[in-house]
Amino acid sequence: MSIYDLHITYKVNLERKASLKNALVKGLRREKQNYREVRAIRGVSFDVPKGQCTGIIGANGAGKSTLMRAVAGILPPTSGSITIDGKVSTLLALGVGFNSALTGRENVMLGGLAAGLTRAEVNEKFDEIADFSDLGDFIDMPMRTYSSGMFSRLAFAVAVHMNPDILIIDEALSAGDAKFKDRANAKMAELMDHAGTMLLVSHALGTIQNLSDEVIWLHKGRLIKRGDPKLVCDAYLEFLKVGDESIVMEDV
Ligand SMILES: Nc1ncnc2c1ncn2[C@@H]1O[C@H](COP(=O)(O)OP(=O)(O)OP(=O)(O)O)[C@@H](O)[C@H]1O
Repeated sequence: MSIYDLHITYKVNLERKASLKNALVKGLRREKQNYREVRAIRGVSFDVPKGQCTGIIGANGAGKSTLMRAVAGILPPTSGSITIDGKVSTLLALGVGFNSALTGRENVMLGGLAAGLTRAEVNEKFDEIADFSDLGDFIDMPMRTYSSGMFSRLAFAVAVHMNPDILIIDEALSAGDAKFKDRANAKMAELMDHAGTMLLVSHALGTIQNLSDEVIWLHKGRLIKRGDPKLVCDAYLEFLKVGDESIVMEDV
């Protein structure tokens, strides 16, 4: 997977009422629309070699989720490119795809079909997914009755059973309890053994250091540092203590 000079800018409409009528009236009066631009990703480039896990860290608003959404294909780049070989599976997309009025069982089918599997393939994997999520009878209950931890357990179970070429895992994972986290970590290690490529976003630096081959630190949309997990996490921790002025941009 390769990301080159990626820029993502959100356009936020600051009108109190963003209606078509307002827009037309403004257009007729030749007034400017009241937009604010948020440059969430600013010229980020990096490669993730096949079979490697790259961890993404950074303070709130650094651009981590935006980057993940772009890799998952949910958000188009404003400029630059994202090149991906194969199938991407993501908790983000699955979480979005789930319909909380439907049961867990029905959502497994929905998620599987959305990930490109056939009905027969999902049926074949169903028992394994249900076992992994460990929801018991809840699997036949509407998902609106799930706790957020149960929701993310099912989303994770579906995502990791799709045999993705690239797996994106974000903070959602931390919603599971300790027992589930152990199982999730073991599953991720197994996936990596099968040469899967992974992007892992987390504020839990311990998890990031354990699983990642390389870590990327983002700050205000820019790539600050990239490399050995321990070195990058240490630099980030130092920055959290000292503040903004300690950042020296790296030429990468
Ligand atoms: N839908 C949106 N519309 C406008 N601005 C957005 C939108 N989503 C995110 N942003 C802005 O983009 C920037 C990056 O946000 P993003 O959610 O990617 O950060 P993050 O690193 O995932 O943060 P956190 O650790 O808090 O989850 C922030 O300034 C945020 O306010």
